[in-house]
Amino acid sequence: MTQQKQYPHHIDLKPVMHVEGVVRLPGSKSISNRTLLLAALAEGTTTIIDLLASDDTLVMLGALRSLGLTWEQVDEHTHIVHGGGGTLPVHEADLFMGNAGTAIRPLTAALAVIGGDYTLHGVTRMHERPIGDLVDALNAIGAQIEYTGVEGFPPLRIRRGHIHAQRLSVRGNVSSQFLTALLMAAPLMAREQAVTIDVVGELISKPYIEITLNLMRRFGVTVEQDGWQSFTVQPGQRYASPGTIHVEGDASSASYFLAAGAIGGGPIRVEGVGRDSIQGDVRFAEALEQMGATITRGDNWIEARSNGVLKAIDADFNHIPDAAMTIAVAALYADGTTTLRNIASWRVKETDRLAAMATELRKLGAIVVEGPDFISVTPPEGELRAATIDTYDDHRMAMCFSLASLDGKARRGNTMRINDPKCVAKTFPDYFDAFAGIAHENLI
Ligand SMILES: O=C(O)C1=C[C@@H](OP(=O)(O)O)[C@@H](O)[C@H](O)C1
Ligand SMILES: C=C(OP(=O)(O)O)C(=O)O
Repeated sequence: MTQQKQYPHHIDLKPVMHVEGVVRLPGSKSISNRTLLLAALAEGTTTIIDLLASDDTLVMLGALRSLGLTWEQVDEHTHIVHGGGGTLPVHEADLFMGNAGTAIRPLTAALAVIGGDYTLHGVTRMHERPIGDLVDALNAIGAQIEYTGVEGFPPLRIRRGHIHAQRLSVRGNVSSQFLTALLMAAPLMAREQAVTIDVVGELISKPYIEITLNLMRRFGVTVEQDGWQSFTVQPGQRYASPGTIHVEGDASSASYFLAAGAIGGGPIRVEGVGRDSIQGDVRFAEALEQMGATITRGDNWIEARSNGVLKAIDADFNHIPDAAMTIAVAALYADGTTTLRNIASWRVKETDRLAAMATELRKLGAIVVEGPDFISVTPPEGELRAATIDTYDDHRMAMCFSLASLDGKARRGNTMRINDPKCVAKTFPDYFDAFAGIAHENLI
């Protein structure tokens, strides 16, 4: 969808003998789309520096424009959003959401609360990704949201409801984005009375809620938190522009380069995230440390280098589900069986990532056990097999499997093919250029 770039049908990656270099990361998807929506809902004008330019942010920008909210890109690094102060100039719109969970879920809540006549739809896979828990939570407080296709999934039709919210509840075990969506919409409901959101069941992907609360605070709204069980917004708080806001580099995108450094020598430094990051995915570096890599951190950078063969680990990855995919591929270079646990949400993301990961890792010769919420990866003895990797229209499949071209497993002569590399445009359109920039000493 991103127009600027031409992609081939596949990319052939030759074995890479050594990786080294510095990568300037693209902006965080999670921060970009939250910031765009908060800026649009706020009073005043917000200048956003280093917004991510990718399919997921394009759909959010496009939706805001269709809703009559104005924004301009003034130079390569700067967007300006003119806030609507909690109102929407356009009351009827058809919104294409691509496959961006960070767009459709928060917009559904905001539009249902503000009211109007809107349809939200996306690519085929978006229509297979659940949204029922969010719709149930909103309809229970007077929203009017209907499914126009299969119950529980987009497309959605939103009509003007009559919101009466003091206390609402939402399930937390399928996606944290439902709670994020309700939190961001809560100040629009809490005009006269406090609004409390209760989480039913275990909340997954908790660090993403911290990103949400942090950004709401920067836009002037504080949320009272009772553990991970309930969240209260006191009445009368309104979003106000912070003036200028800077988007950090994407910590999930950082994972591919840090893993490359840990596998293939390094040092590799990523710039744009570091000790000061608000993204949970910076904790990916801790997983690499457990695997034996050397990590150094600055306020705004992280560096990884190898200490020899990686150690296999067995760990819970519920807090970093996206970056965890990178560990599943790094596991090919470990000294035994690596197990990633508590990652059931992989099944409802861009593809069924547990099934896709198992299928593609097996092509490389790994022994893989796939369970309902875990995956175990045992690398083959000796070389990885030459393989053509399918990517399932999942940016992270394409990006993390590029690591299987690293030559830690002495795959001399084997070229690895990655099909349909254009799927990286969801969050990182220039990924393969950035990867080529750190990959050295190709043998063939
Ligand atoms: O809120 C967010 O920005 C995100 C939350 C996570 O989703 P889940 O909460 O569905 O795990 C993550 O996988 C996604 O890429 C981005
Ligand atoms: C799950 C992801 O995306 P989304 O924001 O669409 O949920 C992802 O980027 O890995």
